Amino acid sequence: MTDAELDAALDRAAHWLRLAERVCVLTGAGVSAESGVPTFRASDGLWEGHRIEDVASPDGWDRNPLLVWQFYNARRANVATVKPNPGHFALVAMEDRWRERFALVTQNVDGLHLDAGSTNVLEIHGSLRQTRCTVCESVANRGLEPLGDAPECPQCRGRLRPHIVWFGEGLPQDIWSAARLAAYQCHVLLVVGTSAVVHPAASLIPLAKRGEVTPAKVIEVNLTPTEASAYADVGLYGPSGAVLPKLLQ
Ligand SMILES: CC(C)NC(=O)[C@H](Cc1c[nH]c2ccccc12)NC(=O)[C@H](CCCC/N=C(/NCCC(=O)O)S[C@H]1O[C@H](COP(=O)(O)OP(=O)(O)OC[C@H]2O[C@@H](n3cnc4c(N)ncnc43)[C@H](O)[C@@H]2O)[C@@H](O)[C@H]1O)NC(=O)OCc1ccccc1
Ligand SMILES: [Zn+2]
Repeated sequence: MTDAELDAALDRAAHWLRLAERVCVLTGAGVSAESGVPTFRASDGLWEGHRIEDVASPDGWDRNPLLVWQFYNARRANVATVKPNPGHFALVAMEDRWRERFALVTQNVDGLHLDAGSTNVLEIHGSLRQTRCTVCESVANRGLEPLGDAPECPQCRGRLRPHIVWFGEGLPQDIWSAARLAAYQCHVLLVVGTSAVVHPAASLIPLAKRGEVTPAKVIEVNLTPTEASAYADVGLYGPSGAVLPKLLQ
């Protein structure tokens, strides 16, 4: 996208944002790429030669829980070395402007939106910083300190698993319902750094187009067009760390 094209697209996007009473944002791995968190596509969906669907799934857990913890401990160690980037901070500034009429729905489990200062964050796929006991179901915040490959529950000594939504598992109902409501009620939906392939997260985009009041304006921010582009009223193609701050000017 040429600078002139990007400027024209930014003007249209900023115009719709100025008119918007309610704003919803859907983010994916791309918003954290400039912080140094590898995206799924960048690794061709592979981790150490394992298809991510294989390690991030109940079957993968039943087959080899140690391998699954090695996968998540590697990602926890990576996230412990990174910081939010200007894309994350631009979304904090947007929340300051729209306050309770703003919702940030993220597929990311890295917790960088919260680190940046966003508050109304809906982590629909869980968080790398939380564990859940497979026996007493207790959920605990563990930060990013190393956990070892077979952490045990401090309450019941049961085996702990990452409190993350794996492929084939349902999303947390309360958080997912809040995300659907935010998409359905928004006037502008910003879709940032996602390939929009994974469901039901991607279904929020057509849902916003069937909006409560009026079909929402969908603004896509990505390096390239994606599955979401068919629903986008405008595409801002460039690194989200550079594009998002421009949206607020
Ligand atoms: C692969 C896909 C086709 N499969 C699915 O969607 C499956 C199956 C399925 C269900 N319904 C369907 C309908 C159609 C087709 C398939 C399905 N969905 C499920 O299994 C879901 C669960 C899905 C959630 C799985 N967990 C994740 N994450 C946590 C784990 C973990 O992280 O380890 S999904 C995970 O992958 C997805 C990766 O996508 P992105 O984040 O978009 O990342 P990606 O790398 O793909 O793209 C990055 C983008 O950024 C861009 N980019 C890069 N750099 C930048 C930059 N600098 N700036 C801007 N953009 C940038 C790139 O261009 C690119 O476009 C995210 O959602 C991420 O959270 N569960 C379920 O259906 O359960 C049933 C059920 C229902 C009720 C009750 C019981 C059971
Ligand atoms: Zn327990």
